[in-house]
Order: sequence, then C-alpha cells, then structure tokens
Amino acid sequence: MLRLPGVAKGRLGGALAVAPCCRRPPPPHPRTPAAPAVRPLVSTPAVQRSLRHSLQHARLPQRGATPVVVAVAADFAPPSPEQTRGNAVRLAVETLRPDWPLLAFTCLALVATIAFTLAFPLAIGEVFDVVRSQGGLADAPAAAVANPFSGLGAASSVPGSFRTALAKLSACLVLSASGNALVSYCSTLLGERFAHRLKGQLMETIIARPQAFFDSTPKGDLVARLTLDVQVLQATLADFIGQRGFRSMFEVTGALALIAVQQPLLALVSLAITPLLSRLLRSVVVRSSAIIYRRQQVAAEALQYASERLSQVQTVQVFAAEGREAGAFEALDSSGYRMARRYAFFQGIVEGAGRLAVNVGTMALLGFGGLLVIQGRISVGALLAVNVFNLFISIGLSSVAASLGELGKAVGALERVAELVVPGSSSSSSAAPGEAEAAGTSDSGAAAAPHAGGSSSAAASDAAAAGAAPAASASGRVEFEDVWFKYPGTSDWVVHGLNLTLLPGQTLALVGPSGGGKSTIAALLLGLYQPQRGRILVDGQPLPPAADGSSAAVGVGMAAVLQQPMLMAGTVAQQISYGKPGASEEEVLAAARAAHADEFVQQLPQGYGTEVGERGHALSGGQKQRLSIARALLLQSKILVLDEVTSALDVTSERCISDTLRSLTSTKLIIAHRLSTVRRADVIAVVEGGRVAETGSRAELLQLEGGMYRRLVHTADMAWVASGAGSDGSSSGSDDEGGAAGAAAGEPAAAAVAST
Ligand SMILES: Nc1ncnc2c1ncn2[C@@H]1O[C@H](COP(=O)(O)OP(=O)(O)OP(=O)(O)O)[C@@H](O)[C@H]1O
Repeated sequence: MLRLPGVAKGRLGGALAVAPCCRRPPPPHPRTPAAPAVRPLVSTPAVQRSLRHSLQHARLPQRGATPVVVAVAADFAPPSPEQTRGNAVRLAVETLRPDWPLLAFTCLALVATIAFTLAFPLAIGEVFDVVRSQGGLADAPAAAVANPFSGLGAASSVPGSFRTALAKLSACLVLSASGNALVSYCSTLLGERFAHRLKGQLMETIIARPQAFFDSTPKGDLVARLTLDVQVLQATLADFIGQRGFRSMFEVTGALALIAVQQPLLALVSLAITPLLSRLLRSVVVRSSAIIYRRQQVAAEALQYASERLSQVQTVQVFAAEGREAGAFEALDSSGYRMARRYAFFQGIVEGAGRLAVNVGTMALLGFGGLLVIQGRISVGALLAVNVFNLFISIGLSSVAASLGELGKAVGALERVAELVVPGSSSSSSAAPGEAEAAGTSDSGAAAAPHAGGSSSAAASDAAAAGAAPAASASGRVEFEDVWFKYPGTSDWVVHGLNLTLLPGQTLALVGPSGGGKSTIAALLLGLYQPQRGRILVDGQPLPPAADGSSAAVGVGMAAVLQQPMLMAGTVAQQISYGKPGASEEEVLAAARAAHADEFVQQLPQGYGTEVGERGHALSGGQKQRLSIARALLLQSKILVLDEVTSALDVTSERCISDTLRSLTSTKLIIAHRLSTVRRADVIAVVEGGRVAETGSRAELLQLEGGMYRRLVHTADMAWVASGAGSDGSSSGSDDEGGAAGAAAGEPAAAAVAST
C-alpha cells in the first residue's frame, strides 16, 4: 500500500466518488524543485544581504516623516492604558504562577549565593588582617628581596590562622561560583518557560479572533508581538531574576547592611549617594518603558512592511520597484532607529551620572576610611572589606540601573502583549512546555505539520470527525433570512436584505459582476463575519457566533474552498488532511482522487510526502486549487462552499471536478465567473450590488426577457464568437458540449462581461 507521510494508517474512509471522465497521462511536474526545502523567506542570504544593504546605507528621513501608529480598527480598539497596565501585571503573574516552585527555588538559591558572595570581602579582610598580624606588612628583609622564593617550600612557615583564612576564602569562592551556575540555569529556564507559555496564549488568542480583527490589524504587528515582544520579556525575566536585577538589589542591600553593622560611620558615607541613585533609577524605568513601547510599535510596522513586500517579491521585481521598496523600508526602520538613539542617549546619561555618583562615594569612603585607619580606629583589613563591599554596591547599583532599563523595556513589551491577551482567557495558560503535546492537544498523525495548533485544530478535528460521515441524519438546509451586512469599520451595506434558501443536496450558484458581494455571502455562511441584521440558519438553527474561536463552519458540518487557494508549508498529505489531522491514508487518497489531484501528486518527487513550500509556492495555481478541493472533500461535509475553485484549472480538469461535485449529496454553494461551471446548478442567483437581482433554474433565467443572466450568457457567447472559436452552445442548452467548448475557448468571465 502507498504510504503517505504524516498521515495515519487506518480504515478505508471515503464515500468520495471519482468522476471517471478524465484518465489521462499525468503531465510532468517541472515546477517541483528537486530538493524541496522550506525556509523562512527572511532568512535567505539574498534577503539578508538586501536588508543589510538598505540598513547600511540608511539615510535618516526627516523628523516625523513616518507615521508610527499601528492601525487597529475602532471595533478592536485596544483597552485603555490603565486597563492594559492592570492586564499586564495580571498576565505576568498568571503566566509565572505555574512555575512558582522553580521561582521559589531560584530565589532561595540566589539568596544563598549572595550570602557566599558577601562573605567574600569579609574573608579577604580576614586574610589581610592575619597577614598584618603576622608582620606581613612590614618591610621585606634584604634576603627575601634577593630571592623571593626562598623558604616558600617550608609548610611549617605557613601559620595556621593564615591557612584557616585562606580556606574560608576558597569556600566562599567555590560556593558562590556553584550557586551562580545554578541560579543562572534556573533563571534562564524560567525565562524560557515563561516565553513558551506566553507565546502559546498569544497564538491561541490571536488565531481565534474573528475575521474582522485580521482585516484591520497588520499581520506584522501580530508577529512582532509574538516574537520580538515575547523575546524581550524572556530575556528580561532571566536577567532580572538571575543575572542583574534581584541579585544586584540583594547584593547592594546586603553590602550596605554589612557595612552598617561593621562600620556604621562608613555606612553613612555609602548611603549618602543612595537618594540620587534611586531618583535616577526611577526615571530609567519610566522613560525607557515609554520609549520602548513606541519603538516596538515601529519595529512591528517595519516587520509588517518587509514581510508583505517579500511575500510579493515577484510583483515588486516585475514593476522594478526594488529601490523604492528598499527606500520605504529604510524610512520606516529609520524611525525606529531614531527612537533607539534617543533611548541610547538617555541610557548613556543615566549610566554616566550613576557612575559619577558611585565614584564620588568611593572617593569619600576611601578618604574618610583612610583617616580612621590612620587614627587607629579601624583595621586596614576592615577598610579593605568595606571598600570591596562598596565596589559591590557601585557595580550592583549600575547593574540595577541597567536591569531596570531592561525592565522598562519589558513593561512596554508586556503591555503590547496584554493588549491582546486577557489574563485567564487562555486554556493553555497553565500548560508547561511540552504538556500540550503530552495532553494530545496538538495534531496527531500529521502532527509534524506546521499547522499544528491548540484548540482550533482540535475543534476542526472533532468537527471533521463529526462531519466525516454524510449520515442520513445530515440534512444541509441553508436559509438566509433578510441578511444585512457591512464590513466592520465601513459605512456601506455590502449585503442588502438577502433572502435565499438552499434545500438539502441542492446546488446554488452565485454569479454576477465583480464586487457584487458573492464572496461576502459565502463568508457570512461560513460564519467568518456576523450579519448586523437578519440571520442565517443551518438546518433550522442559527449559526453560532464566530468570535469565540474558529468559525462556525466546521462545527455545523460545512467545508469550504476559498477564492485564494491557501496552502501552508508542509507535505501534500498534510495539506489534504488539514481539516482532519488524524485522517487515514485511504481518506487522503480518496479525497485526492476525487479532486483529481492524485495524478499530479504521484508525479511529485516524494509523492504525498513532497513539501509544497511556503504558501505552496512549488505548485501551480491549478494544482493548489485541486489540493484545496481535496482538503474540503476529505471532510465529507453536508454543506460545501466553493468560491471560484476551478478558475485556474484547464477545461478537462474543471469538468472532472464538476462531475465529482455533482455526484456528492452535499448541499453546495458555488461561486463562479465562468458560466460553464454553474450550468448544472439547481438554482442560479445573480448577485449585483449586494442584492439578488434574479434567481431561478438556468432554463428559467434564460427565458427571462432582458434578464441579467441571459445578458451575461449572450455577452459571453458574443465574446467567444468574436474570438473566432465558434458557438458556445451554452445558450442553446447543450450543457455538456457547450460548457467544455466555451471554457476551452477561454469563455469570458461573467463578471468582466457584465461590467462591460
Ligand atoms: N474585508 C473587507 N473589508 C471591507 N470591504 C470589503 C472586504 N471584502 C470585500 N469588501 C467589499 O465588499 C464588496 C463585495 O466584495 P466581494 O468580494 O464579496 O465581491 P464578489 O462579488 O465576490 O467579487 P469577485 O467576483 O470579484 O470575487 C466589494 O465592494 C469589496 O470592496
């Protein structure tokens, strides 16, 4: 048996009939690369070179040349800054909560490590004082100056107190180094787990948003929140807990406390610089979080711009717009650069002022401490220890400043994430890394597919399983009852009081001029948008709302092939089983055969295991359409929505697929510009300006004197005759020959004709 990679082996699934009309030798497949590879576009060397080039030659545009606001439609306006801040705090706490044992352990290890670190200056001071008490600070005898190694081998010459002091010093060093290693590991792990969990929540939230959200939100901004912002958070968490923030705060506090206990007078000198530094630190957090929030917005805009242009690189090159596009990207990125420069300048000032304050403190400490030693009020070892403590304090404070700068960055990033994720709304919020897979929420079978996802996939899978049997109980009646719709954020109605009924098993064809509203009607039926007035019923039940996750379509037994056949990186088998990740090999094969895709798939280098590349770039338009059709057919749904699904197919393939579709018992809503595609529909509705201009069977519509459908057919015939190809015959009522002949001659699109 043919083994399909990524597809479960299983029972023979499929009542899909393959129309027998077109058995022909499969064509070669020149477009398939010999060694298909899926690579993120932005990582190709050429792209990197071009981006690097444009960045290296960056001329900074005029101030204010680039708008930095990321557009979000009024319908999806972000929450107020206060709400966002509150959400951000709760989100951080909730995301960290599952890791509290690790967090607590890391903090304990940190405190222990700091204790060993703080013992270090005391141990140094002790070594120094022992050396002094043994006369070690006296002038060296002349013999020792002549031979510095004389007498070093005699163990008896090393005093016991000196050995003890050295042992203490070594213990401090070893324990503090081991503790540091442990804390570093734990804090990095915490950061990674936090980021993993947050990304899961973010993706789950974003992907479940209604279609209107995506219409109004730049994808680059979403990707930036998912990547750049989460990375900032992950790095900051690890840094703040393990490397600089907490550690430095503890060290500074501990060092100050130890100085205060040991040398209260010197502690006062150290403390004198604290108010100045704390003012500086506060301003770092506030200013840097504001700058970084805007900086990330601009970075997202540049990312959006670059990814869109790179995904349309053919158009850019065909219109020789490379220079223009690179310049526009440069201008966008420069805006971010200016903000980063402000941030760097601000950071530099803070850093310099902080160091100056610390150095002044050190000088004062040495001056005052030195005086105390001269007066014999403290030992040299004590002064040394206090100075090492002071070093800790100065290094610690500048680390705290830098870390708080990063924290400000993280606050900005967290706020951007919290604009999308409402704390507690995500089902994956408590899942630790790896738990989702263990719980089986990711794809099975075709699990390696890049489309693996949380609840949406699971929902699709369940629904697909439910819809997999075109059971007798399945009905498929569809009713549009006085449906009115306008796209969110727009003022004009696109669908005006639509009333249509599809009986179970019927085929309804929507035809009409481009922009008339056909695809919008299909999108409404699929639950991608909600009508503002009226309702849509499936088997007498109103469609459930789409806003709570995936569209209502699969749940009520619908499958669709959309106008743009969208494939995602993965194997051919994974494309076909996308709606039902656990589909068996037989189901995939049956669907591929029904969609007349099997022949070309068998010709691909790895058959069903061939990678189709990003967005299926390794396939032709017609091949992509056939895989999209197979994907829908595999679900064996009771309702099929097909929007221009054969527009890129040759005549023979189109007829074969039409035959397959005719043999299905599903209710079908078909949108087509080629009239030959819809000639066999039970009902044809001509949609114009968001209204059904006329409806009836093909024969009825052809008899309508002055009717629009009749005009469309007539104009199509005229155009075809004018092309010198002869009579279509479609108007003569000969479905079989006329459709094929008309299409073969490149029958003009009804929409184009209608608009002439
Ligand atoms: N996401 C959207 N936001 C705002 N307006 C939209 C959106 N999608 C479509 N429209 C508008 O709705 C109207 C109907 O578009 P629709 O795509 O439904 O027409 P159509 O009949 O399917 O066209 P075609 O035959 O060219 O595919 C058009 O005026 C279009 O500009």
